Amino acid sequence: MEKPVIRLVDYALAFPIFHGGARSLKKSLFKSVKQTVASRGRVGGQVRNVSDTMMVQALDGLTLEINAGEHVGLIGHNGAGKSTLLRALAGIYESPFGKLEIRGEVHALLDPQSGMNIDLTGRENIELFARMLQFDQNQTKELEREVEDFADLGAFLDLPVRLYSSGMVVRLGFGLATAPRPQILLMDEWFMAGDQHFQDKARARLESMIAQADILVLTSHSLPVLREWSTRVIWMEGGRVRMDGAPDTVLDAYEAAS
Ligand SMILES: Nc1ncnc2c1ncn2[C@@H]1O[C@H](COP(=O)(O)OP(=O)(O)OP(=O)(O)O)[C@@H](O)[C@H]1O
Repeated sequence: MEKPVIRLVDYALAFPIFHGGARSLKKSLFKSVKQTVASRGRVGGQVRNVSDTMMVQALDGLTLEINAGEHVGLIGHNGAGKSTLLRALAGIYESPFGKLEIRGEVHALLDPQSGMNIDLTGRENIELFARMLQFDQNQTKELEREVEDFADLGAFLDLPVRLYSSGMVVRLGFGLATAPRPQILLMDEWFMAGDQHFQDKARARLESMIAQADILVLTSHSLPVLREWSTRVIWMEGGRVRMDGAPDTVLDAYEAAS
């Protein structure tokens, strides 16, 4: 089997935020964003006016390669482009600018509710998820047992998800999202949500998932989390790579600059 790899060459991605019209609002927004960028120098992507359309340059000229065996942590201030990069790697966003090549099966842990139908019960959602993964009857039963035990929702497992608290949705979503065993695992920091008891259980489940993935890309604002889980850290700023290297080197520099 071919080894998985992620390759970006001069990759760029911009979001349009305003079209012509609503000029005064546009001007005041542009002014305030420009001031934020100018004064703090590191929050958010660059804001540009392209043919009367305001654009936020979320990713800009990214060139990097991630190979099998690497656990890459993404760090950076708010709006640096970490989540956008994860979403681009997950295939949620596409851009015609630059090149993005991914070899290997990808699974993204981005949103605890993704793929969930809130009108169905937790158990029905498990069955739906199993069908999506093309599980047979035995695998489906096994998944049901596993998620039931992990999510610990009691009688709520047989009630519609729309009645769940946000923490309960995270438990179910986490149980489901961590069922596949992909080669490339993309993970946003929401996985650390939940109470302490849940975090301990979640950690054990994540560890087994990560152990089987060839590549991990993880975003977090927590330096201890990144030090522990990464073999390489990429510090992003304004949609670009500011520093890329060994976790201690990059995180020490990031901390010193913060
Ligand atoms: N859907 C969108 N529409 C418009 N602009 C967006 C959208 N998503 C992100 N952006 C902008 O792109 C830039 C990068 O955002 P992104 O969410 O990738 O940053 P981040 O590093 O993940 O930030 P945080 O740490 O705050 O989650 C920001 O300036 C943000 O305002």
